Amino acid sequence: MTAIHVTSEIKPLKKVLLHRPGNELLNLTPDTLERLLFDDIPFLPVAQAEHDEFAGILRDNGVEVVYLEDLAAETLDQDPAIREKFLKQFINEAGIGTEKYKELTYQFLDKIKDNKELILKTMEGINVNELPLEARNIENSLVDLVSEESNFIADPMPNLYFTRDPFGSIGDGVSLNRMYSVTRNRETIYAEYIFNFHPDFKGQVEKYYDRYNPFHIEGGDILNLNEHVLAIGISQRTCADAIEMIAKNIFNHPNTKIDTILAFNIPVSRAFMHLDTVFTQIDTDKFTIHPGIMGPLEVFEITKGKTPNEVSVKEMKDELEHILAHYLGLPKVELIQCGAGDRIAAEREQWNDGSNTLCIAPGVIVVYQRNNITNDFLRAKGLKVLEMSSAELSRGRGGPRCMSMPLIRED
Ligand SMILES: NC(=[NH2+])NCCC[C@H](N)C(=O)O
Repeated sequence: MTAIHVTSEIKPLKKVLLHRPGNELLNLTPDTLERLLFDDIPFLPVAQAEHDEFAGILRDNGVEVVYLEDLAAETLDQDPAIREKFLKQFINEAGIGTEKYKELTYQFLDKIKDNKELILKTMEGINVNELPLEARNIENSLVDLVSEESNFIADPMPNLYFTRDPFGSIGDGVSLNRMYSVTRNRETIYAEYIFNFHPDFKGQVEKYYDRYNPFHIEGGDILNLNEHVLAIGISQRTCADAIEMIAKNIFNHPNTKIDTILAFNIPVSRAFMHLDTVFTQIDTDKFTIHPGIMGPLEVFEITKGKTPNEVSVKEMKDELEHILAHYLGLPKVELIQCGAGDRIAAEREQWNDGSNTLCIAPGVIVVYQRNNITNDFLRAKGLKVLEMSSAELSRGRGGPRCMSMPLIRED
């Protein structure tokens, strides 16, 4: 069985990776929102109900849903040595300063015998108060005496429900990403362990990029246009150096069919953090687009260079429609504007991920219900629009595409 197979954004989705938001959202506070990349605090029970509705829509449409937390727990179940290695690495990457606290955190986590519970705890974050007070011996430590009791020893990872970003499926492989922010860099550890040690993935997934590389790239910027062409956003989250590096890795790889990468240079802003916040494919010849990027957008074509260490780059001067039609081999494509051409509706709905659709078959998309202007417009254009509730999940600034990582799509 194939572990990963994704050569498009629209072909029937067969298997997808989600993460059900958990207690990590309860550990968001006004002081940490900015650092943890949230704009408000979601109400957890409603966020979970909305997420279950999302998973339900996918299952009702024939998609197998697997959860990050389950795969990660099954990975640790393989061997106590893997569990130990994971715990040590988690602690090292959590930014815990002193040896004493590393040791106490290890003992605290190692007491959790059930691996699913352990994984969820690593995601949730660890408050200093959870460690036994006697062992902390606070009178003898300057660090303790000046620390606040509300301090996190290990921060929560509230962005985990955006499974689109820590890695990106490309063909039969992945880009295991180095993330832009400190908080999100910790998330990729789960994927690393799953790809290295989970029996369904181990030895079966090509790695085109690694989390230890120096340049940042995130899955929300990676779009599979077809088996030969990949689009990657140059954005707040993905830098040009990373795109050059992954391009060389892909072009020099013996088993990939990708020969062209289109780099889409989009303005750097919080609202447009990834390419998929302003642009997604929804049908063979249709895309959603936020009108706000249509002026500033630049597109570059990257192909194999003269030597394995080089790539060849050229700027595409044509209209976006023509560029896309050319690479997809179609007479024309349609760009459908978020907000149905109304500038205020476009900005409001883009902010709540109106252009961030998950396409589960050509012309069939999952969207946030709250973006009613865009959704009605998409219906009028002939798309089958499956709406999901979105009052709480949208506070994390990501929509149905960000909340899902396709593992298998039909060819
Ligand atoms: N692919 C996406 N657009 N993901 C959205 C991620 C949102 C998340 N709060 C972040 O800032 O990282």
